[in-house]
Amino acid sequence: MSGAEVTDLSAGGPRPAVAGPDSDELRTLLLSRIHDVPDYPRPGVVFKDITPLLADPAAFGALTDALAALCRAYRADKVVGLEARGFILAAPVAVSAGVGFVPVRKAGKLPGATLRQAYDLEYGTAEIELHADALRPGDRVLVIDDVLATGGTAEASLHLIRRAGAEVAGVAVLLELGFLDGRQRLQASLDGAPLEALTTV
Ligand SMILES: O=P(O)(O)OC[C@H]1O[C@H](OP(=O)(O)OP(=O)(O)O)[C@H](O)[C@@H]1O
Ligand SMILES: Nc1ncnc2[nH]cnc12
Repeated sequence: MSGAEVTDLSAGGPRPAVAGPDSDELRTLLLSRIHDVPDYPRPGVVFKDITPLLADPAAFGALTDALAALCRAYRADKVVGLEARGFILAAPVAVSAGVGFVPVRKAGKLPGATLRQAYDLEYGTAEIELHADALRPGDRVLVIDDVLATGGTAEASLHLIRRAGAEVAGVAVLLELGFLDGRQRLQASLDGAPLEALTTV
């Protein structure tokens, strides 16, 4: 996609495409907009703050374009976003790729009948839920989140998607924390589906 132009409906004109999902230029741009916050939310954790990236329309637009390209490449017909930061990335991707957005939320937030799954975080434990009727057998689902850390959240979401009878088209994250081995933890649950990290540290 390098050198192409992408129609930017929000800013009143085309913007230059930064690059496709697998380019050094894109990686450099994205990493430059993710800031380290030491000892948050607990001593010893370096929190990866994506708010500077979200505040930069060129970087956020390039990220959305790259994730939407993956969505099309994997022939996904639904995008699942993982609360909360995953929502921010997945919603514009769903619109751009022309597919439905489905939220996976922390327990107790969805109003309808749900499927629930417990999981461990880098800094705690949690439960997530999916509306029981949000996905159908035959749906191909791309899971989108900001960070892959231990892989617990993504793994739980894959269980929910399969329990709903849908197919996992892939998992795409903005940033993989390689030292936490989330990719290895996810291998079995991916069951051959691709895991794409646009950047890795
Ligand atoms: O790979 P894991 O170890 O599961 O960690 C990754 C998850 O942790 C963060 O979410 P968090 O639950 O902190 O919440 P937020 O997005 O609501 O801030 C992040 O947005 C991922 O969803
Ligand atoms: N270090 C980290 N920074 C941002 N989000 C995270 N989710 C899990 N670990 C994280």
